[in-house]
Amino acid sequence: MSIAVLGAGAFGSALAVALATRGPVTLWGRSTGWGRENPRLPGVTLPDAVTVTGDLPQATRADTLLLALPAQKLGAFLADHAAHLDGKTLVSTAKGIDLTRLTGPSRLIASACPAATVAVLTGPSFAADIARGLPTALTLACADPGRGKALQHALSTPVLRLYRSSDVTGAELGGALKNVIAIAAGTVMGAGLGDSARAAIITRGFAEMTRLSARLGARPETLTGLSGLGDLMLTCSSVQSRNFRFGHAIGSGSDFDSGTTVEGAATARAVTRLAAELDEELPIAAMVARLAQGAVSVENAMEHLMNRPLKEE
Ligand SMILES: NC(=O)C1=CN([C@@H]2O[C@H](COP(=O)(O)OP(=O)(O)OC[C@H]3O[C@@H](n4cnc5c(N)ncnc54)[C@H](O)[C@@H]3O)[C@@H](O)[C@H]2O)C=CC1
Ligand SMILES: O=C(CO)COP(=O)(O)O
Repeated sequence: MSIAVLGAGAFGSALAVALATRGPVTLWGRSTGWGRENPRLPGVTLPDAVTVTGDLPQATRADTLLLALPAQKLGAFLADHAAHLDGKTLVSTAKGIDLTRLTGPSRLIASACPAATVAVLTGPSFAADIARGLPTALTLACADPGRGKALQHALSTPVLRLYRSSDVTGAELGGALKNVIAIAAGTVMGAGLGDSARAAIITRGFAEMTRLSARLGARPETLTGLSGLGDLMLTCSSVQSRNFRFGHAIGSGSDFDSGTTVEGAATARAVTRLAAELDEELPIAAMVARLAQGAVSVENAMEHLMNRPLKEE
């Protein structure tokens, strides 16, 4: 299997570093003038086995392409480059729901590249941890069991352990939705509301994740696996998370660099629209969407969430 990573941000670069321990990897990016150290992944020098290129036709000669682009950029990228991508094995790492089409990456890929094999690589993994070779376990989801197994073996390393799933919908929803809840958890901590409030928001957030995912056809056990609960735990508890830090800035009234990729902000809006279409109530996600747009104060958001009608758990 020949492998290229498309998207030379923090995660694409980290995956290239990890997979280069197994063999040659091509890393494609729009702007690659930074040489062997990507500013999005500071302190990491790309090994010789990684070929960095800005030439998409060259990169897409590989049969397996890992798409490491932000979710809101993926649709346009696929539309622009479908001729180079269709027919390949396309593995998405994006953790978000497209705001205009209200679908996850797998359906975006399938509609733009109908002859491609679609897979999703997701789970608890900070780019910096993967690049440093720290032990990490992820989910590789592919509807085709044979192809899924081949990918699982080709993309695993001694420190990057992939578990296989055929539930692509569940795997990608877990990764997208946990980012929304991480913003909520960050907000709680930034506002100084305490560890107990964070535990409450994570737990009730997880209830929203499982409810929406079930409506969209995900398997419950996928949500309790690495791609759901696993990534939720990581992202809601670490300042390494950009979604958590974004929420923390909202909660503490601090500035936040708008150039940072924060998937949960647009995904909260997408989820709110999706929930309305499905007549499903997701109060935390709805509040995150409003907080992220500055449409509600933290105080009013918390008051609203705490004073909803009392209900059964
Ligand atoms: N950073 C992390 O620890 C992890 C990130 N992810 C996911 O991976 C995805 C990418 O995230 P990061 O690499 O961290 O973001 P990043 O912000 O570090 O990099 C994004 C990259 O995408 C490129 N890009 C944006 N639009 C593009 C386009 N139209 N064509 C070509 N390139 C384009 C940018 O130039 C940039 O290099 C996100 O969905 C994120 O949730 C998943 C696991 C871990
Ligand atoms: O998805 C991630 C870890 O699994 C990275 O989270 P952030 O995008 O919040 O940094």
